[in-house]
Amino acid sequence: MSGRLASDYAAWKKLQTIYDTEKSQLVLRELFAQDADRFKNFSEEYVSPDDPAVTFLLDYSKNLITKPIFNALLDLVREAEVETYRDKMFSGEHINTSEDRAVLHVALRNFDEFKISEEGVSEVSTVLQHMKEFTESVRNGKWKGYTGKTIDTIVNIGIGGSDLGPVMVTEALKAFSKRDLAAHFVSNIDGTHLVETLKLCNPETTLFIIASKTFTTQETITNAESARDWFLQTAKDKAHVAKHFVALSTNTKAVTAFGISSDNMFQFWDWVGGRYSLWSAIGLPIALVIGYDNFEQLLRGAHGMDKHFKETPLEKNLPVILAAVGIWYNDFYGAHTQLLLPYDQYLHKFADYFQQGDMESNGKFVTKGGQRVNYQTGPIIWGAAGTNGQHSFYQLVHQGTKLIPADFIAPATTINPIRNSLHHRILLSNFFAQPEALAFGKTEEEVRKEVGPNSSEALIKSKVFEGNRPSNSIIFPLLTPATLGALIALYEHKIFVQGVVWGINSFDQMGVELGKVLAKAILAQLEKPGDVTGHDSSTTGLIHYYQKYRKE
Ligand SMILES: O=P(O)(O)OC[C@H]1O[C@H](O)[C@H](O)[C@@H](O)[C@@H]1O
Repeated sequence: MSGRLASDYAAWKKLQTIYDTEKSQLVLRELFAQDADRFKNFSEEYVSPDDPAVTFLLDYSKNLITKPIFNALLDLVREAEVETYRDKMFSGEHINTSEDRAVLHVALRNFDEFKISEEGVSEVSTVLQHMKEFTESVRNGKWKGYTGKTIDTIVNIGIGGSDLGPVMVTEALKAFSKRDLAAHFVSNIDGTHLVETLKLCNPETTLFIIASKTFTTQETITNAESARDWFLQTAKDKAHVAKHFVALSTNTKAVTAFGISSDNMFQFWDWVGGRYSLWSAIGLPIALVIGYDNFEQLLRGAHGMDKHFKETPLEKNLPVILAAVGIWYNDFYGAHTQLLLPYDQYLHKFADYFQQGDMESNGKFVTKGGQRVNYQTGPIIWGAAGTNGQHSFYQLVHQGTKLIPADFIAPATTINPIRNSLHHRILLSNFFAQPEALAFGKTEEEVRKEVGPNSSEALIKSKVFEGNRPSNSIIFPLLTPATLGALIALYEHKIFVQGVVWGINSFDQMGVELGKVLAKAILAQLEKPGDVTGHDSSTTGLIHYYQKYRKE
């Protein structure tokens, strides 16, 4: 994050030389054959410094690395001053330089342990207390709707970071939820999202949570106004809005202007990035669904990982390890994407969540110092819950022409052990088998033995798996709120480390602005039929086509 070009570092140059000269020797079959202790040498067990029950194993032995390569990657991390920037983040320095802001999601789950002096940090516990009281009054039925009925449905209206985290976590921790409180999430400006959700809601028993850091986001404000109109069609009196609308925001003025009283507003601060905000008031729907105590466990789990990241030497530091091997593929092997593959249905939104987390953070071509990079930055993140992905895109991962590093993630035990955990054993057999198949493949010789002498050459070739496709495996005892917190924080800090090495600002998002500005200009033109000017012929042609069918 120094803003320097990563390719100028001595360690980068060394890695490039290693890659150019040793690439052909980096064959997993051979690396494993040469070192009986490879698993031991390239795996780390995480045990939370706060709670021994929060633990997991990271096996990174199936990567195309040797100890010297791993050490050179750590040298790169050192040379980029990741430790210094990490400490700056934890102390509240304004490392988000383009916006002159601190980056303090770690302060939201700190429980007063690290000393951080930044405006707002001392208010974190007050907001948590407010969230706790509110959550309890909704969950125990004390909070009533305008006709005296108990709230049975919540609708979170937010987008991006004000949607994806709560969606992912409420899905992941569904088993901890209060079953008689239905939770819906409306994000898209497409009216369909709101209309289809409102069909499931009763205005007398629905609580709307308007989640927006800025409280200016077009989608959220438009959806919130439409939800309020829908509510008032039945409730009539604007005074009833107070019982059915709360806001999660940093912008008190805009919240009050919308008609939500500041008593029903849950505050956070500009040092909470949208994609790092599920730990803040933005987590209110999570607390409502799983209960405040479980929400606090989520925060405590993340805090344990924060301590690990802050205090553990680089070679045993899990976020650093994930970041380092990711850089190896992204910048030297030329891999463009990174798969996240949770073998846990509860984590089916994990990759969606980290698409914003990673790609909005590290999808940048300019360093903090304003130079254009001459290397690849953030990877494209994608994935699906296992085993579904196996039946769709794994063919390409196994036999396609691209190198696609993958992280496999699974719980050793399940919350739903049906048929004596038979389902879970089958699931895990796949979780173990896929990285093995990717790494070791199947040689032509092995195929020949299998298919017999009468098979065609073409058939034989089509059954060969080249192997040597890298992966990490993460396995933990059970998906609990605290373990999930640690897992999310692990990836957050991985993103941080990579951003620092690449010299970019992981905490702004200038790249989402241009489209917004153009859409505003076009919207003004769509309001007035026929008046389309100032665009290229393609955009103009598309708008003309639309205008043939335009309806009020
Ligand atoms: O929470 P809001 O202010 O409504 O912002 C919602 C989202 O807006 C934009 O898309 C930003 O790029 C995201 O980072 C942010 O999460």
